[in-house]
Amino acid sequence: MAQDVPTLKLLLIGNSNVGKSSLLLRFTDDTFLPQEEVSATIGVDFKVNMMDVDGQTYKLTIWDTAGQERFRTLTSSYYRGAQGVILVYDVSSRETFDALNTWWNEVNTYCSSLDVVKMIVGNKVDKESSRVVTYQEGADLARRLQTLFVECSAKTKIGVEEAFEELVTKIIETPTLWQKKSAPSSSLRVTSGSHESMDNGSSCAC
Ligand SMILES: Nc1nc2c(ncn2[C@@H]2O[C@H](COP(=O)(O)OP(=O)(O)OP(=O)(O)O)[C@@H](O)[C@H]2O)c(=O)[nH]1
Repeated sequence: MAQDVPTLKLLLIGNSNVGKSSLLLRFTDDTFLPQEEVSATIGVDFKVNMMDVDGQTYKLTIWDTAGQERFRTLTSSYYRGAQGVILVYDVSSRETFDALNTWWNEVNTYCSSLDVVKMIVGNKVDKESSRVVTYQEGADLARRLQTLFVECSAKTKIGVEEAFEELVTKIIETPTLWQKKSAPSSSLRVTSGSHESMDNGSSCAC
């Protein structure tokens, strides 16, 4: 791959079981694993996806962090160099929505740059009959915290690609996060997915 492909670092955080790993797998491999094949993330997992924005290819390095406290080590290093943070909750679990306050505090503790783009994502909208957090509640919280907001389902795929596209577009449009002179913002296209070892070459923000 050409060396001048810009790299963006994105981070998935939120309580255990909200579907962070499933969202990442859906986005990079367009797959959803059945419940019996899913295991809790230990520490951090890391995937790479290429995305085209107006003829420019970007390399997305997406870090999937463990939701369980006992598996969270080296927290500050997850955040180092991140340009985008996705805070995930499960629309069928009030507890995971309430926990966003704690995750928000963690972001603000470890991300020194105020410009890091944050997005709140309500996952599992396919479980409509078990929903306990309304769309409006999610949207209101996002407005209060001044973040982006998307509802989606890793299971059905709905909203997943749009979430990543919106986040990346906002990062590219934020000059302080971005070294390029121009900041194009349309015609997004995901081109490929792969799994890579931990190596972060992003131009940094926090
Ligand atoms: N119905 C439904 N189930 C989902 C969805 N996304 C994830 N799940 C299920 O939720 C459970 C937890 O998913 P994970 O992706 O492992 O959750 P996680 O947030 O990465 O969990 P940790 O690694 O412990 O932090 C699994 O049984 C998934 O199959 C979704 O969109 N809809």
